[in-house]
Amino acid sequence: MTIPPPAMPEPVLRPFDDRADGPQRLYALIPAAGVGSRSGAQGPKQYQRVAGRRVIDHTVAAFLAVPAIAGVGVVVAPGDTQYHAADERIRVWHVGGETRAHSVFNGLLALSGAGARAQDWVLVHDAARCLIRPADIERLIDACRDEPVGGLLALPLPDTLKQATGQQAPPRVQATVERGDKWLAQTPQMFRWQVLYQALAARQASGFQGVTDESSAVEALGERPLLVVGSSRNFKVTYPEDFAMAQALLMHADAAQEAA
Ligand SMILES: Nc1ccn([C@@H]2O[C@H](COP(=O)(O)OP(=O)(O)OP(=O)(O)O)[C@@H](O)[C@H]2O)c(=O)n1
Ligand SMILES: C[C@](O)(CO)[C@H](O)COP(=O)(O)O
Repeated sequence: MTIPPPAMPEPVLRPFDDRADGPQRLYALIPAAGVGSRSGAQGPKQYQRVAGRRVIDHTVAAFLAVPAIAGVGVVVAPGDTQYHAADERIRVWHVGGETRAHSVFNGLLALSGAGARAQDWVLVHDAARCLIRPADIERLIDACRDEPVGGLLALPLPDTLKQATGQQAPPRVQATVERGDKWLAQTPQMFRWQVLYQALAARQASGFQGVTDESSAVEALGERPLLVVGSSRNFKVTYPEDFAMAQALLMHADAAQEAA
């Protein structure tokens, strides 16, 4: 299924607040304009119900629970009628693009229209990572606040890493790769608005080729984002079996909270 070309952000966007000059703010930007082709679900995976709520509602709730976050911008596909802001701090922008990077770029423009400034922080987080916890978000914020450009949650590789000989089937091992310096990138990825805008704008002409996360675009500017240890539970719901895993973990967390 192809996504229609993105509508540009409306010229006048409802601002998050009527801020005067002040300290840098933190905003969450949630790309939620994908179709979930690998998920096997009927319709986009962010709208599937897991543990009593939709995937995206779990995700947004985690950011709303972080007091330092001034607002949450959600990027959905043009024409998507399934997501509505349920909180004063949420803005919904129908500016999703053909790729995740394109959706994030359009969301950055919308965020600027809603009042974000060059030095403000933007925490980009996949709608599909619905197991993110407020404590993980706060750990990233604490680690990155004094960084020049920002950083991301990531996990040191837990398994032995193999390189395949090529694309042929069945796949065969070419080599075992040293894994001591390899990390799996997660989200949120936290960068200053201006840095991320520059990084993505530089890749716009090539259709954001090879930009699979925010960090990769920032790295191409010559920057070295900070790696902050994330959590294995912060996985991205991608394949059919991931819904059951997410359901089990979220139900377990609810039960543990009730028992406390
Ligand atoms: N054009 C796109 C593609 C993806 N996303 C969002 O980016 C996140 C991570 O992308 P991914 O897991 O690849 O989601 P989908 O593109 O929906 O899944 P698939 O690749 O299986 O189709 C998701 O929250 C998705 O909604 C987006 O905003 N715009
Ligand atoms: C951004 C990301 O979640 C980092 O791991 C990931 O790259 C997005 O997944 P996609 O399948 O490439 O859209």
